[in-house]
Parts: sequence; structure tokens; C-alpha cells
Amino acid sequence: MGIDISRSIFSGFHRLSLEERCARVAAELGLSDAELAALTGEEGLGAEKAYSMVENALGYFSLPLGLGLHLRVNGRAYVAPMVIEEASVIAAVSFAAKLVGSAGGFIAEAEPSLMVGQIQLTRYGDPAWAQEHILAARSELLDLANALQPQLVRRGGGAKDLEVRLLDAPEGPQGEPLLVVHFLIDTQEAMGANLINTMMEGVAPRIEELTGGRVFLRILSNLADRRLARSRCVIPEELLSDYGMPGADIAEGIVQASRFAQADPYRAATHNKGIMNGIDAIALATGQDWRAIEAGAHAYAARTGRYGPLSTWKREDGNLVGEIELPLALGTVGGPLLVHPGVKAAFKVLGQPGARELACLFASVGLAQNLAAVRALGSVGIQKGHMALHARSVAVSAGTPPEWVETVAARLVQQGEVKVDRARRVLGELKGGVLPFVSPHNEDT
Ligand SMILES: CC(C)(COP(=O)([O-])OP(=O)([O-])OC[C@H]1O[C@@H](n2cnc3c(N)ncnc32)[C@H](O)[C@@H]1OP(=O)([O-])[O-])[C@@H](O)C(=O)NCCC(=O)NCCSC(=O)C[C@@](C)(O)CC(=O)[O-]
Ligand SMILES: NC(=O)C1=CN([C@@H]2O[C@H](COP(=O)(O)OP(=O)(O)OC[C@H]3O[C@@H](n4cnc5c(N)ncnc54)[C@H](OP(=O)(O)O)[C@@H]3O)[C@@H](O)[C@H]2O)C=CC1
Repeated sequence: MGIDISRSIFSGFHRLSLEERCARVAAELGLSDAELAALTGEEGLGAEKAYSMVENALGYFSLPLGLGLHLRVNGRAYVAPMVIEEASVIAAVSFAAKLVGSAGGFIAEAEPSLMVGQIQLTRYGDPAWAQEHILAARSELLDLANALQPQLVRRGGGAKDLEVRLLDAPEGPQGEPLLVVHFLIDTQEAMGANLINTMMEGVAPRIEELTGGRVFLRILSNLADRRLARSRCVIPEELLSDYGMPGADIAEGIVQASRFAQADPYRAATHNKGIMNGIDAIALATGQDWRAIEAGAHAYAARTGRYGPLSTWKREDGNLVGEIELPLALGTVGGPLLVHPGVKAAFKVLGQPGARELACLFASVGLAQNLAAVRALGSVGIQKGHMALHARSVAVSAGTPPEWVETVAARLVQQGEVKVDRARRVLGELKGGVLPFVSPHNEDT
């Protein structure tokens, strides 16, 4: 199932009330009452399911879920469920997606689901001899690994190759070099950690037999650099004009942000945090292992030995061109995907994508979030858009009743001080009848 973005059915969605949003989403995406209830959290995980998922469970914990809108990737339109506690991220993704959509959308690709399983071998004697013996048994070892996951092999996946790596000992030349066997495993629709770990534990004894060495660790690597996803967008500069500034100036600010991130790891960390704002949020909504995604992304950002940005921006022939590349080990089967009703509903909203299609979408969401942030940072600054939206949570933190939240938030933005103390004062003035009341949903924040 896909949605037709050309009808702009979700334009102005943020101006609707909660009830109107639910009705619109259910109607446009064909959600049943049960699916809608699962998505909104009304019929969520439940204590019993939580009990089966983690240890010492007491219950479950809620976070806001919103929809990233206007996303167009490889010609297909998506509504992206996003779970996040931070204001302005979902607005930013939707904003940038709308902008990129008006220029044709994102073009993305994702590599097959090839992951690395690692086996650490010690006390093997001569490194060249051990390496030779392992490589000579390559077919036997791959067959052994595959015999442990016959279903995966039947689906076209499984262990495809192995490599032997010799690494310098961390203690220096006096230490034994580290010998690490890498199995390259196609995990198909699974993220793959459990599949791989089973294989690594199963083949390790044979590696000990072959070399007379001793195996210690047997585990996947989260640096999933054989499972990269890439997304790209090309935006004519005139589409960028805003805040009374020409598009060329906005594009220049974005390119300067990119140069800054390329030159300075201090900036690159924040640049990538912005990217992960979007990716983590859709990862949570779709039940992914977001720690694995985070670990992979940052390790990849440091692959050259110097931490750098996951995305870059340049100006080319009157266009702004953005590109992102990162490892994305995603699953559409297994784990919480079967258990959590909200995750199942999120997949329905996304049109049941496969793992590689999902990775194309994740990369595009990351690039969209990055575009919105660097566009603001390189022009008017982040606070204008971000603090205006953050003001609503500040108003709630100050104890503002729901019907007054918009009024208090608007006042905080107007006064240029988005703080809880100030919100309490504004609330006091409202209660004392000093300020007029503004109804929610009838004005932009
Ligand atoms: C906040 C905006 C989008 C406003 O921008 P705007 O110009 O007021 O937006 P607009 O009124 O032109 O609306 C355009 C579209 O944006 C969306 N939109 C617009 N407003 C809303 C809203 N209230 N709720 C939901 N969606 C909204 C919405 O999709 C709308 O289209 P429509 O659906 O109406 O046809 C803009 O100022 C912006 O993108 N700012 C950047 C915000 C940002 O990046 N936040 C991330 C958190 S900051 C951070 O943690 C990361 C950082 C910054 O440190 C990373 C880094 O340093 O690189
Ligand atoms: N470092 C890390 O990142 C670690 C992460 N984890 C956790 O591991 C979990 C992910 O491991 P993963 O192995 O993906 O999950 P699962 O253990 O849930 O395995 C996925 C299952 O899906 C089944 N399956 C059905 N259809 C397919 C298909 N088309 N392609 C592939 N598999 C299919 C496979 O079973 P069958 O082939 O038998 O049908 C497989 O057992 C996450 O919960 C993660 O948090 C665990 C340890 C470490």
C-alpha cells in the first residue's frame, strides 16, 4: 500500500486537533480501529507483553509518536511514524521532505543485508600458519556456519565468505597479534544479531581444532559497513529562498555548515546528532535496535581515523546537492516486530517495506532532518524554529492546563524567553485575566 503525495493530503496536518488527525490518518491510510489504537498507544504494548520482553519488568514507558510527512523516496511517498521526546524534529523532517519533494524527492539505495560476524582467536602459534589453515578450510567453515541456519540459507541468505585479519596487539610489538576471523553473512530481512551469534558460537570450536588456538569472543560487529544505505537530493537553489534571503545565500550557509563538519569533529558530532534525531525516531517507531544503529553510524563516521559527518552538502550548477551514507542494519522480522502492536501498525503505515527499502527511507529521513537543521543554522539560527515548538513542552512543564498551552507558548516565544519560570509567570497572568486566551489549533506555532 502506498500513499499519493501528489494530493498533498497531509498538508496542514499539524493545524488539526488530535481527533481530526487520527480520523484523517485512519481514512487516508486505511487503518482499522485496532491499528489506529495501536499507533496512538491507546492499545499499546501492555504490561503482559512487556513482561515477556525484558527482565524484572514492571510495566512500559511511553513517548510521543508523530508522523513525518511529505517524504518521497525513489518516487514513492511515505508517511513516517516517529517516536521522539524532542520538539521540532518531526516538523523539521516534514519541512525538509516537503522542500525536497518539490524538487523530485530523495534518490536512495541500500546494499544487501551483509553483516560481519567476528571470532577472536588467541594462542594460535605462528600467525601466517594459522591464517593459512583457516583459509584452507574456508568452504568447510562456511558450510558449518550455514548448517546452523538452514532456513536463512533456503531464503538465499547465510554465510557467504570469510576473511582472516591480523591486527597489531594493543600492548605493542611484544604482544601476540590479534587474529580475527570475519564471516560475511547475508541476514536477508533480519537485523541479524542473534542469527550471526548462533553461527559464530557454532563454528568457533572447529577453528580451535584447526589451529590449536583458543577462541574468546564470538559476536557480530555493529560496524555494518557492508550494509550501507545512501540517499541524495538535488534542490534548485531558488526553492531555498526564505526569511527574506535569496536561495543562493541559504545554500551557501548550508555548504558552510558542511565544510565546518568536515573540518571539525566537535561540529561533526552535532551534525550527526541532528541526522540521528530523525533516524532514531523512525527506528524506535519501527522496533529497531537503535543502539546498534547508533553504534554503527558513529563507528562509520570515524572510519578514516578521524570522526566526520555522515552527510555532505555542495553547490552544483545552481542546485544544492546533499548526500548521506551510513550503515543501517534493519530488520522487518524477528524481535519486537512480532510483539509490539504499535510496531506492527507502524509497518502498515509505511506500506510494509522490506529491509532494504526501509534503509532507503531511514537514510532519507536522516538527510531531511540534517537539511532542516543546517538550513536554519546557516541562516536565521536554530532557536527561531526549534524554541517556538519547544515552548509548548515548557508550558506543560510549568503546569499549564491543555487549553492554555498554545497561549502560554506563544507568549514565551514573543518574550524571547522559553523558560519554565517565565511560563509560570505567564500562566499567573492568564489566570488573573491579564492576558487573553488563544484557542489551540487556530494558529501556527
Ligand atoms: C520548525 C520549522 C520546520 C518551521 O519552519 P516554517 O518555515 O515555519 O515551516 P512552514 O510553515 O513553511 O511549513 C512547511 C512544512 O513544515 C512542516 N511544519 C512546519 N511547522 C510545523 C509544526 N508546527 N508541526 C508540524 N509540522 C510543521 C509542515 O509539514 C509544513 O508543511 P504543511 O504540512 O503545513 O504543508 C523550521 O524552522 C525548521 O526546520 N527548523 C529546524 C528545526 C530542527 O532542526 N530541529 C531539530 C532539533 S535541534 C537539534 O537537536 C539538532 C541540531 C540543530 O543541533 C543539529 C545540528 O546542529 O546540525
Ligand atoms: N550487538 C548487537 O547489536 C546485538 C543485538 N541483539 C539483538 O538481536 C536482535 C536481532 O537479531 P535477529 O537475528 O535479527 O533477530 P531474531 O533472533 O528475532 O531472528 C530473526 C528471525 O527471523 C526469522 N526470519 C523469518 N523470515 C526471515 C527472513 N526473510 N529473513 C531473515 N530471517 C527471517 C529467522 O528465523 P528462521 O530463519 O529460523 O525462520 C530468524 O530467527 C535484536 O533484538 C537485537 O537487539 C542481540 C545481541 C547483540
